[in-house]
Amino acid sequence: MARTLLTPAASAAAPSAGAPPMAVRTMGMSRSYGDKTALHPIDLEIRGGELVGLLGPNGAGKSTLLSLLVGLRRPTSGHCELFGGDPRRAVHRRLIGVTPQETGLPPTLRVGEVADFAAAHYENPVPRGELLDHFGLLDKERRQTGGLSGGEKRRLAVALAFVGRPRMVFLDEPTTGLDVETRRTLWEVIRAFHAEGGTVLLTSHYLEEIEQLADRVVVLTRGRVAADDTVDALRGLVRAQRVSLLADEVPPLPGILTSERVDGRIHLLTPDADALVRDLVMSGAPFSGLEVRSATLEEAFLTLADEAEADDAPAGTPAKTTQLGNGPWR
Ligand SMILES: Nc1ncnc2c1ncn2[C@@H]1O[C@H](COP(=O)(O)OP(=O)(O)OP(=O)(O)O)[C@@H](O)[C@H]1O
Repeated sequence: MARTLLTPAASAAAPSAGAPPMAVRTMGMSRSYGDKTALHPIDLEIRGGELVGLLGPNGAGKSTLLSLLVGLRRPTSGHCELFGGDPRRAVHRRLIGVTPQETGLPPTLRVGEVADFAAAHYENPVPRGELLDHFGLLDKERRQTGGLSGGEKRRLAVALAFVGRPRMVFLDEPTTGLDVETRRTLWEVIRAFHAEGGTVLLTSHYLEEIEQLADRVVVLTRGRVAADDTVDALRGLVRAQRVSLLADEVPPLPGILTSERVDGRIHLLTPDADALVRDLVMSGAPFSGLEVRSATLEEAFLTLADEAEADDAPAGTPAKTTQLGNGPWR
C-alpha cells in the first residue's frame, strides 16, 4: 500500500512555525430536536494533526455532534468552525472526508462508478485504481455495490472519505461489522493518514480501537462532555479496579460501583480494591478465587458515565447499577 496516497492535500502535514492550525472549533454550540436537547452548549477544539476518539453511550449525541461539525446540520445556538470557516460552505467541506454510521451506496452502481462519482467533487482526487487498491477493493471494481459483502461495503464507505485527499476525516464507527483482520488493515490506513499529518475524529464502539488509535478521548454523556483527556489520563481519572471472586452472593458493601455475574464469577468495580476486600472479609460472606486488576478503559468510562448521570440526577435518586459487558456503550 502506497502511504503517499494518504498525504493530506494542503499544509496540515507541515504546518508553519508555531501552533498547528485549528481544524475544529465550537463555541457554545448546541443542538435540539424540538424540545429534546441532543447536545448542550459545547466548546471543543481539535488541532490539525490530532487523532481524537469520541465515545459515549447510545443517544449521547455523538452523531449529532459529527453532523454539526461537518455542516450537515445547523446548531440551535452557538457556532462552529471547520479550518477557520463555516462547515456549511462547500469550500471548507472540501477539506474533509466523512464516513457516516450508515452509508446508502446505490446498489446498482459499480464500485468504480461510486469512486468516480465521489472523486468528481474534488479538484485533485486520488485516482480510482489507487484508491481501490489501497482499500483492497481493486478486484471488486466492476462489482455492483449491492453485490458486496457487508465488510466490503464498509471498506468502500471508508475509502470514499479519503478520495478527496482530505486534511481531516470524520469516521463514525468505521470498522463496525468488520472482521479482526480487516479492522486492523483499516487501522493501518488511519494511522498512516495521521502519520502524514492528517486530522481524525473517530467514534467507535470497539474500545480497543480507541486505545489503539487515539491520542485524546472525548467522552459524551447525555449531550455533555463528561471527559476530554488522554486515554491514560482518563484511566487515572477514574482509577477504578476490578475485583472478581467466586461466591453465591456479595453483601451490598459501600465501595461497589457496579456488579456483574458471569459464568458463576462475580465481578465488582470499585475505586478502592483494598478497602473492598477488607470489607468483604469483615462481612464474613464466604468467597474464593479472588482476583484484583485495573479496570479496562470500557469499565473506566462506565464509571465516568455513572458519575455524570448521578451528578445530573435529582437529589435523592438512588445510583443506578450498570450491567458491565451488557451496557449501552458503543
Ligand atoms: N432527527 C432527530 N429527531 C429527534 N431526536 C433526535 C434526532 N436525531 C437524534 N435525536 C435524539 O438526540 C439524541 C442524540 O442522538 P445521537 O444520534 O446524536 O446520539 P449518538 O450518541 O450518536 O447515539 P448512537 O451511539 O446510538 O448512534 C438521542 O436522544 C436521539 O434520540
